[in-house]
Amino acid sequence: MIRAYELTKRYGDTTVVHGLDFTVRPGTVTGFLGPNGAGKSTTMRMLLGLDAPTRGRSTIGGRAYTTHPAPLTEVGALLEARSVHPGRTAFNHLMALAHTHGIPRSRVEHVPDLAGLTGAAHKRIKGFSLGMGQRLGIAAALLGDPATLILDEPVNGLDPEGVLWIRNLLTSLAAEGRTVLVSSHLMSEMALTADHLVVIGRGRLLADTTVGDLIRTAGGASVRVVTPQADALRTLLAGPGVRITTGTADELTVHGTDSVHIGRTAAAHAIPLHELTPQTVSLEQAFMDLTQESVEYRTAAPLTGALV
Ligand SMILES: Nc1ncnc2c1ncn2[C@@H]1O[C@H](COP(=O)(O)OP(=O)(O)OP(=O)(O)O)[C@@H](O)[C@H]1O
Repeated sequence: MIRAYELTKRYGDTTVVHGLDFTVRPGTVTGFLGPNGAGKSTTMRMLLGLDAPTRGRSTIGGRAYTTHPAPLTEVGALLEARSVHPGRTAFNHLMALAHTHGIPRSRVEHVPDLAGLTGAAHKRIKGFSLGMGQRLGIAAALLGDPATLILDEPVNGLDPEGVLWIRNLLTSLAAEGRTVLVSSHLMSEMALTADHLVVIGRGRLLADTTVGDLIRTAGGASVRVVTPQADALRTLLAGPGVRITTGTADELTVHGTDSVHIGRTAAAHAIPLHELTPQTVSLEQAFMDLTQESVEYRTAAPLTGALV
């Protein structure tokens, strides 16, 4: 389990992480989400003892990362900035890491397979593509067979097959009972991978929730109705808890009731329906609604489907 207590980081006059409190539980994949510059990497670096918090503290498996006697066997980490010797082979890089932790050669021989690097283990790192470099970072994170994994933007540089592979890998690592914290600025990616979400914006906690709850909080489900008798149906559906907005003259968006009730009401009054479509707020929209105040770098035009 990972715990952050009032974790705060200030650079000069700027506070980039503000009193973050959250818990990452074992057995699930937790997505750590936020727009660019939200403070995800800084938070992860603090969890891993690479940056000292200005205030607050964090624990992994009940103790500060730096007090673990063999951290690689407790926590596997993939951070964006890696230092690897380009002239070394992947195997030798992993072997050098293993030596510092008493990890046996047999494990070093096994992890390239886990990371999809079979066949490339004895190639020099300088010839690696971005995706292969990312897989090597994941192999290094898995080296100590750790109970906790902290991965910063692990899908960066991976092709679609690689993205699918990492999704399955994270899910299976969590199913083995490990604690998995994975950062991303892409809600669409996290929605497919994570069970739980910790969302931050400008260093502050915006949500600590499940995917389903995030959708519900962001406005929940609605039903799109197209009918030539929109005014009549609108009057019939009106009631406590029901909110109806109008699009074009024959189009309604109904919140607070479901398509079964709308269909029955229309049928009972012989109102023809040309469309009756349940809709959920997209996760992208939910995320953008949540973080819109805290996006640091904005494009001039509104975005759909992509996040900044
Ligand atoms: N060493 C540093 N000195 C000063 N400011 C820093 C330093 N490291 C990070 N920052 C600032 O802290 C803020 C948070 O950065 P961080 O890299 O943690 O965000 P992020 O959520 O990981 O972003 P991204 O998705 O772009 O990687 C940014 O405004 C960044 O410019």
